[in-house]
Amino acid sequence: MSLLLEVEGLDKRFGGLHVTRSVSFRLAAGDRLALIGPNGAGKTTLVNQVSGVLRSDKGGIRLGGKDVTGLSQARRVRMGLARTFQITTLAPHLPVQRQIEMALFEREGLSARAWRSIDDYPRLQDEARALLGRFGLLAHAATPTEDLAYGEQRLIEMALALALRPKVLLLDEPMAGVPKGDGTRLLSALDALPKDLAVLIIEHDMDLVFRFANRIVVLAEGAVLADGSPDQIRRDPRVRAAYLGHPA
Ligand SMILES: Nc1ncnc2c1ncn2[C@@H]1O[C@H](COP(=O)(O)OP(=O)(O)OP(=O)(O)O)[C@@H](O)[C@H]1O
Repeated sequence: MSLLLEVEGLDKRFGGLHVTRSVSFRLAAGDRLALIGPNGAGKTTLVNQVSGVLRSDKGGIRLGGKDVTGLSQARRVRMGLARTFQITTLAPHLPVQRQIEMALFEREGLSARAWRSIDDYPRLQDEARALLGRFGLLAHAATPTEDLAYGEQRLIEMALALALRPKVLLLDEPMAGVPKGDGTRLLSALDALPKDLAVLIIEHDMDLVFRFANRIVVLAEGAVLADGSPDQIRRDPRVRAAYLGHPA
């Protein structure tokens, strides 16, 4: 499998606080990597560094073999790196389909032109509807986003990220705030992500992590404590002592 994301020795300090410490990992096409660790371990900071929200103090990031360390988040998106955020970032009043169409416009570099001309692009409207169909949201195409259940809004965020046709997808706690009963659709959506996409997920729900991931990186106090298959992680005494706290 070809390597899509190579993270080498990333470091970040906030003043005196050393938050990520020489973190390295790699993602190949089709990988499902879960990044786990206690609260404050540095997971979101790391994803912010990888996606370009935060500049790293040290280390390098390669995307599809190209050095993107100094590039903006927007450039990284255009090169195939998409992400979702821990907290929903959707426009509340916008109908669901328009929300997706805006992302498609952005991807196609059309956003500088008059927004109302979306009707001139039936191809993008069809693509938006296909994406909504994939996530079981077609019935809500005309619904204002804020009227949807929280779990459905998280699905829209995933659809938005996929609208960018990424090679690498970073998901920051997609289940956060979703009531237990509404989690099933999110799980199915995760299972149905394109097979060749490389996915990195931050998630506290260990059932989901061990079900979804083919590899797990454990972060503790900003450094990689372990990197291995779910079975290796489950059996790793350091992980059990430092994080899981009990035999998984
Ligand atoms: N912008 C910032 N300025 C100062 N300190 C920060 C900043 N962002 C994060 N931190 C600190 O860095 C540490 C790591 O935070 P981070 O959010 O990356 O951890 P996390 O593993 O994602 O935690 P959680 O699981 O609770 O989301 C914490 O001590 C946090 O308070």
